[in-house]
Amino acid sequence: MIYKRVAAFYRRVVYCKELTRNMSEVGKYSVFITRSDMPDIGVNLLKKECNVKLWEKPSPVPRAEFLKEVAGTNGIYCALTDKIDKELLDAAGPNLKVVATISVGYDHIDVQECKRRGIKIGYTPDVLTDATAELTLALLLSTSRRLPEAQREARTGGWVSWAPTWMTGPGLAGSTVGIVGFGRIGQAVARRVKAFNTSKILYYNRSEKPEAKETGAVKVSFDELLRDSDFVICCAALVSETKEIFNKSAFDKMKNTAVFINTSRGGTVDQDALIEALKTNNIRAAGLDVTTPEPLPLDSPLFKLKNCVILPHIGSATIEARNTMSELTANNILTALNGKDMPAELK
Ligand SMILES: O=C(O)[C@H](O)CO
Repeated sequence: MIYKRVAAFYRRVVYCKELTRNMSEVGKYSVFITRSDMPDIGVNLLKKECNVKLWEKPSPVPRAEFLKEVAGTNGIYCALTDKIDKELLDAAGPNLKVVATISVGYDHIDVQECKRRGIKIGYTPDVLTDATAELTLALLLSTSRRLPEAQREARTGGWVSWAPTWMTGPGLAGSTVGIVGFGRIGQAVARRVKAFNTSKILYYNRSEKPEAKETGAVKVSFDELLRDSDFVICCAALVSETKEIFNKSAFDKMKNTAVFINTSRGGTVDQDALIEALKTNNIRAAGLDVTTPEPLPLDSPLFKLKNCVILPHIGSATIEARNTMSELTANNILTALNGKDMPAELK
């Protein structure tokens, strides 16, 4: 008898706990996160306040699954590998309030369509500027001073003796550096290259940037920049005006000693024209952190060229930047869902 009463008591406790849990979850928003390996810091923030569904793998969610998983969700935490277009927004349905990407670039998001539907967009400007500028310099120096090639030689017996002209490349000191796209990252790159005693920094940008005073960077036309620069660095966001801005005509205008660096988006470059320019030594070398497509297929001619250094889109990949990006992405979602000002809303 007493045993039966104790059992009934425990059943009630369990039932009440279950009820409370369900009630507290009724008011919760749901958020879909497109990868299992997003940095914990942001994921945990979301888990405290929302019902979080995580794609189970550390690889981009396949499109068919993505379309299924977002049905009815209130928020999407995505990356630049996830296309957010009309079809996806339709699949999510009318409850979707916010899309937040763990990137500063947003060319994977149909911004107009989100705006039309009143869906807010969050992104991660500022917090990756230093990381991306550092990587741009690393890639610039690796490409001009031929570091991957030199390391290969050292490891494979090509290092026979010190040699006066072997593995030489152009130095930054005294050179002219041209930066295409003079936003946050372009300016941070300018500050860094200045420390290498460059002679001139040129920039090409839609608008004049007062911040250029700090580095003495001079605004010029695109053609002037191509003509005069020893190093041409692309930091421009991918928008309709910059799509394949680096095409055959642009490479033809560059010095044939020029080194081209791209840490923005592969879509700013006509890649076939770049391959041709590198093969024919129309330019000296290229360093690419971004390509079309990504990942770059192993049989791409770019991998066969000695004068091309390729990185797998790691511009913002410092531990600090990725953690802060994750936190900011979560806060963008939480504030948007709670009707507050987002810390980084794409207006
Ligand atoms: O857009 C961005 O944030 C970078 O390309 C990836 O970190």
